[in-house]
Amino acid sequence: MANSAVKSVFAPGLFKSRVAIVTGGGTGIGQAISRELAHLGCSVVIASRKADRLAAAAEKLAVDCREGARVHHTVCNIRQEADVQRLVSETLDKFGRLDFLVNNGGGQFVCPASDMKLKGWNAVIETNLTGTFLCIREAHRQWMKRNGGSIVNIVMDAYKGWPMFAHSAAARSAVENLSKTLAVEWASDRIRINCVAPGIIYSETAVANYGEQGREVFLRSKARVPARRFGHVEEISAAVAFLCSPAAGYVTGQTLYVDGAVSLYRTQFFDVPEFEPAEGWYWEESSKAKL
Ligand SMILES: CCC/C=C/C(=O)SCCNC(=O)CCNC(=O)[C@H](O)C(C)(C)COP(=O)([O-])OP(=O)([O-])OC[C@H]1O[C@@H](n2cnc3c(N)ncnc32)[C@H](O)[C@@H]1OP(=O)([O-])[O-]
Ligand SMILES: NC(=O)C1=CN([C@@H]2O[C@H](COP(=O)(O)OP(=O)(O)OC[C@H]3O[C@@H](n4cnc5c(N)ncnc54)[C@H](OP(=O)(O)O)[C@@H]3O)[C@@H](O)[C@H]2O)C=CC1
Repeated sequence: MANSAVKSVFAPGLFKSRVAIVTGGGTGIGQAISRELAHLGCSVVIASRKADRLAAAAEKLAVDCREGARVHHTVCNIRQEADVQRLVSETLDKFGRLDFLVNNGGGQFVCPASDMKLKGWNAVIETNLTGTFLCIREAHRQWMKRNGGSIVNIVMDAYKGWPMFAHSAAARSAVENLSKTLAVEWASDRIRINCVAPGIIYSETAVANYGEQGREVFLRSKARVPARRFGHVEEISAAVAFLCSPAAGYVTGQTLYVDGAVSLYRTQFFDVPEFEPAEGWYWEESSKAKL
């Protein structure tokens, strides 16, 4: 057996005979999640838009498979309903079941809200919110409604908003809310649904997505992380493995922040610019601050 670099804190064979779909499983965080699941015995279907990246990742993943796990890759744009329907049916044809759905595929671009074109807004909402919904709905319709399962949505630290990421922050908060709704609506189907909110997680593809701005965006963000470092993709994958595992059997409708406390501090790389503040409301001159 070829050597795999994957190390997991979870028991070998934990997910033996299980099957997962990981969207965006060919790169960054999604690749780490797929590798750890495969290492724990889970067959994994990785799906995204770019065939070449998927094929390269599938080759790598094959080395990580343990306990009879297998890997399949398929092109799927989660914004396309027909693609998503096929992704789930292809998974069931290939592996006969679907235990875990990890909605990791997504992203955004940096842009002031008032400069955003409708096309750009729609691209981000359709990717992160509608695409996630389509995957969840299809997994439920085709398998989980009758058989249960665990769904994990990768979101972002959005509860304080995120200037310059208005589209994505709105979409991710909506996904968190959707997860709360479905945790209750589908509890009787024995489905658990949770979110993981990564902080600032380094990967080459994540940085490259922002082009020339990428380095600066990541470095400025890192400077605001109380833990004073980037997160590792493996730290997100471990959280996903926990949420899929029986140890999280009573956890549903929750968001797990894996972020070195950045969400409690100053998540954004944005600084409020200098400006002349408003006068404010007071009727006693003495109320006006003298400091
Ligand atoms: C910072 C630390 C935290 C990290 C968080 C992470 O998530 S890291 C992970 C990061 N990884 C990822 O984010 C990976 C996935 N991300 C993506 O694939 C893209 O960011 C996407 C979500 C926009 C989808 O793209 P797509 O292929 O569907 O579409 P498209 O390219 O054809 O654009 C459609 C429209 O969007 C608009 N627009 C686009 N770019 C800009 C811009 N720079 N400026 C302004 N606007 C922009 C524009 O209107 C464009 O249409 P137009 O006007 O040109 O005709
Ligand atoms: N890195 C970080 O600091 C943070 C990341 N996140 C989120 O975590 C997730 C993974 O990001 P990360 O690994 O860092 O970055 P990547 O850019 O490496 O991953 C994004 C993945 O999403 C896939 N994807 C994008 N759009 C679609 C689509 N329409 N259909 C199917 N797949 C799609 C991409 O594949 P392809 O291009 O082949 O379609 C790619 O594999 C994303 O949702 C990201 O926004 C959240 C907070 C922080």
